[in-house]
Amino acid sequence: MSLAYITEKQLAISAVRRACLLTSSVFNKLVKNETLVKGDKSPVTVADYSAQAVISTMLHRAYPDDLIIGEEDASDLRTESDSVSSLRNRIVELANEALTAELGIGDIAEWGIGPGSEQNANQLLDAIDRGSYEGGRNGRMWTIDPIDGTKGFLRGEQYAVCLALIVDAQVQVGVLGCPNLPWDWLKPDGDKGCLFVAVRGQGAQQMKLSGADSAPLTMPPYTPSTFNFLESVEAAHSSHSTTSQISTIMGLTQSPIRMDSQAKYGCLVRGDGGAYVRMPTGVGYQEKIWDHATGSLLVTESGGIITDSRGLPLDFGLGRTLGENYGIIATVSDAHAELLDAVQRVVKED
Ligand SMILES: Nc1ncnc2c1ncn2[C@@H]1O[C@H](COP(=O)(O)OS(=O)(=O)O)[C@@H](OP(=O)(O)O)[C@H]1O
Ligand SMILES: [Mg+2]
Ligand SMILES: [Mg+2]
Ligand SMILES: [Mg+2]
Repeated sequence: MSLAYITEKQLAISAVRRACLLTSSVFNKLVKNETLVKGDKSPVTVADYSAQAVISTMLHRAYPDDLIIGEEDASDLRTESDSVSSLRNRIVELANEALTAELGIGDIAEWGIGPGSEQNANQLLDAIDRGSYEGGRNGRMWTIDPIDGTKGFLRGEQYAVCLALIVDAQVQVGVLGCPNLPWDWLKPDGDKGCLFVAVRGQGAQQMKLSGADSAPLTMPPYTPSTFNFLESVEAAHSSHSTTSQISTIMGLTQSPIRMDSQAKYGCLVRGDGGAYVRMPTGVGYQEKIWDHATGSLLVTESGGIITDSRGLPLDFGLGRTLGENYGIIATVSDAHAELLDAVQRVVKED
């Protein structure tokens, strides 16, 4: 067994597990004034902020020189007003609850966790803001999406806690925690809570969020009669009409599965859906690296290919976004060429 990135993998699993406990505990208690609307009109909750604070605190304790790209920043939490100060107090309370929880299997106290690891408000806001790195082609950087699919989280549907280590623009380690995802997609009322883990060159696996059970993941081969797409719930994030045209060209008969967040990548690599297709809804939106870093490694480590909608490889060395990469096409290797061809035909017609 390769030992490359063994500590980073364990740290990432541990950090994502703690963040998932936090987000699931918040959901039942979330009140309306614990959600803000960001400049781009998207929602952010106390759970997003505190989960980023927890993950960033652990990363910094373990690897103080590593840089971090996190989705959230604490600027809205640093102003002085009664509502902001109660929001801040709640974030401090939630983050400390997660940081100080008893050590579990694989946890190491030096990562700033376990009883006695409380952080004060300034330390936690600074931890959130440590995610402000602008990115680039060289060196080590982590990327955090503390809650991917915040809209799904608020609806009580799918969301994911996402963490990846990128070294010299290549994703090396990726962990995805999906607290609301059924262990078996066909048994929606069965056990929930899945963790997907990949290390470059070492494959991908699925574990239970609650324990150590793990199964290696290999995508099933392309079977046109059962092939279906995974796509966003939000039509503003991915064009449903474009995927429907692509589906028609490929002669597919199965309806798409719509789900928020990188949980789509988890469902893809374990074979619940045949392809993740994300088609731009207009011009101008640049995909963020934290929305695809973990998922892209899960795909390539379980027998798939991931490109943008023009067939170009995703470039994680350009900064906080994927730059001129537009859309996402991820599927098992033997289906990618046919899918990409169908995508090209639809794009040309439009
Ligand atoms: N216009 C546009 N186009 C494409 N993508 C966008 C757009 N606006 C936002 N986002 C990003 O979408 C992230 C959630 O994506 P999903 O499509 O997987 O989930 S969802 O179905 O939309 O909830 C979401 O991630 P979170 O903010 O972490 O939830 C955003 O980063
Ligand atoms: Mg967001
Ligand atoms: Mg996201
Ligand atoms: Mg997010």
